[in-house]
Amino acid sequence: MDIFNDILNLRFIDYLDVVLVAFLLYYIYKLVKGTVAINIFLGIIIIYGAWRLTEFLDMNLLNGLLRGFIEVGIIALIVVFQPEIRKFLLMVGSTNLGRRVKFLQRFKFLKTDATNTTNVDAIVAACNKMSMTKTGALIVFERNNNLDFLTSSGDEMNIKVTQPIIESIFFKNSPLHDGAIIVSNNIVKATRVILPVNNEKTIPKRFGLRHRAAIGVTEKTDALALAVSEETGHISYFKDGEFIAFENASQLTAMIKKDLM
Ligand SMILES: Nc1ncnc2c1ncn2[C@@H]1O[C@H](COP(=O)(O)OP(=O)(O)OP(=O)(O)O)[C@@H](O)[C@H]1O
Repeated sequence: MDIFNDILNLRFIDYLDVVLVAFLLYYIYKLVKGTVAINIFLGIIIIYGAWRLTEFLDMNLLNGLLRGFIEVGIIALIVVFQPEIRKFLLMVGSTNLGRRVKFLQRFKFLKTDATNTTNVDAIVAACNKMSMTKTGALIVFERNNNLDFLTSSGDEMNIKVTQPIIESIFFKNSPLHDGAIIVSNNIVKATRVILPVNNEKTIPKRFGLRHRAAIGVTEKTDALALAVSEETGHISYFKDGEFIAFENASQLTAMIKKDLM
């Protein structure tokens, strides 16, 4: 009965607390998924377990050693997880909250833009054409996470998306064809961008760096990616670090439009 009473007595702020912790854990899981960090995390749990066990068994010397290790643990954690902490802070800091919070659109001075105006039809048509000519391509669609931290690795641009523009960027002799392009609200923001690559061994060997980069950027951020294989001409669509299956171009177009909303 006490438990029921406790549940009934929960305040709004307690629910908010639980939701925020769930979000935090989800973001941490997204960051460490498929990285060595998960093994380090397990190592920490094992050391903690060993410390409690030596305490229980009164093994003073070993217990003292492990306690010393755990006491400086927080500093060790910051050092060991430095890249993950950096990415986490980057992710939190680069989320375009304005685009999510639709009511903010009413305040015109905030210049929020909830409707994504990207010409998906033109991009998919360009991919189909490149697929036929086996022209390699990698297109990243920016959503809520700001990708400016990636654009600096390439050339910043400000070109309106059209089918001929996309095709000419990836044309084999074009100086811009290497790397990825980043598209945001129908504008090519950057070309020749180097994306974070996923190193997981579970990805089939036939997929090289282009596809691993598409997986990498879509698992580290909420971006979407389209890749055209130079080897097979096959078009792949990526979301949340996964390949998304589709049957034809019109289904792919509809899916991207829905995901960009
Ligand atoms: N980290 C990266 N970020 C952006 N683009 C990349 C990255 N790594 C590779 N690429 C692009 O992918 C191209 C092809 O790389 P690779 O052949 O390894 O990929 P792949 O997945 O086998 O694709 P394909 O089927 O087209 O050969 C590179 O020339 C480069 O343009």
